Amino acid sequence: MTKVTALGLMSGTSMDGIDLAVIRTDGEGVVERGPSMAVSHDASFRKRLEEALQVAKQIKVRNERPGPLAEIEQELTTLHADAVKRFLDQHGDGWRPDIVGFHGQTVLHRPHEALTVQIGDGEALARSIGIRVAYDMRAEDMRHGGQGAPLVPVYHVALAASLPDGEKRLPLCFVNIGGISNITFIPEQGDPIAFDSGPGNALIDQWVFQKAGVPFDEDGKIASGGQVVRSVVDAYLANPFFEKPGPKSLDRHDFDLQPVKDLGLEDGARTLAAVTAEAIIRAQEHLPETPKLWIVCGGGQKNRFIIKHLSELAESNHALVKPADELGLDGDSMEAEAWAYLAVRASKGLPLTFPTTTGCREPVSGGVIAEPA
Ligand SMILES: Nc1ncnc2c1ncn2[C@@H]1O[C@H](COP(=O)(O)OP(=O)(O)OP(=O)(O)O)[C@@H](O)[C@H]1O
Ligand SMILES: CC(=O)N[C@H]1[C@@H]2OC[C@@H](O2)[C@@H](O)[C@@H]1O[C@H](C)C(=O)O
Repeated sequence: MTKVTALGLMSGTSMDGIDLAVIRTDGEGVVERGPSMAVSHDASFRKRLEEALQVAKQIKVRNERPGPLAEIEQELTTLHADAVKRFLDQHGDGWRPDIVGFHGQTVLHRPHEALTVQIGDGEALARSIGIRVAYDMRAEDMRHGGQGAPLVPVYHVALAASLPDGEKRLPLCFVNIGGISNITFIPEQGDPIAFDSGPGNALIDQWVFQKAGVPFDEDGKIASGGQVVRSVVDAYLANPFFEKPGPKSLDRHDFDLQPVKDLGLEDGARTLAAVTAEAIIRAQEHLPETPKLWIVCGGGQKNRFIIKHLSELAESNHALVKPADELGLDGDSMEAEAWAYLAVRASKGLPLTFPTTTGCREPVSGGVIAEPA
């Protein structure tokens, strides 16, 4: 099978910036991972994205762009084009991509209405960088009855297959702790199972920004001065979302700071870290077996209280928690790599999603391909 060089661009629900990563793959399992880069959004653009999410609540049809949304979409596209150009300046010689996988920014996700909106102009991006772009990867899944998320599981499966036998403790679970957390369960035999598992870092980010004006709780430093307030954790976990089996997916606004609002800064940060960890472990209720290994990726792996709490809970189930990097993977770039992998699969018409990962009626491909000229 011919290998293709693909660059993935991920701007996730944390809205912290753009992750870029390049891979070489045939889209069917063979993956050679290349360099990666992260470009942070400045505070003013984060505010623009917050505004975009508010405005997007009015959208009824997915191509509507009310109020300032069209302008924010252009700004976002330009930021992506600039990021790609910087990436190519640094790595273009050895890793010039044949195709780019462009996630865009999710501004609205309502799976119960079969409505998911990612802003980002794939056609304009392709023209600006002079490379084919695969974009709008979630829509086709929804048209086939799926949640439109998560889409990374097919890449998790490829990565799991590449793990050395000594590290592959099946069944295992990838857990991505981004703005929202999502899991991919990989059994010894049978199909992978995936779904969003609950809040990730988004609530913690909102909390520390509101209370202390900082964008995130670096390494869990704020949480380190606090205590877990059990009643608040229980209030979050009483949400009916946790009772529901997968497939299921979340919008950034599905959880808010209401239950934590009366706590002080540090107790709130520590408590929200516990909520993130406990929500992940509750995913087990909807899995056929208890995972033996949790492979953690996404920015939340750097909050030591999330990891400590998750490790303690996993150990009580005789399971191990390992950062993806300890297994030779790249926990920060995994979603960007996944979008590169999905771009190659989309260009070949291979399925991106499956009934057990999003609830689609049958395996579905997706994405729209934009040519540079
Ligand atoms: N050093 C750190 N200490 C604590 N938290 C961190 C650190 N670095 C990043 N984070 C957290 O990780 C978040 C970014 O994670 P990531 O890039 O995986 O999310 P995302 O891709 O935007 O989200 P999603 O996976 O939901 O789409 C930041 O908003 C922050 O909360
Ligand atoms: C609609 C949407 O953008 N969902 C994101 C979000 O962030 C994490 C989780 O919720 C996951 O379902 C998804 O992103 C990853 C990249 C995915 O599709 O696999």
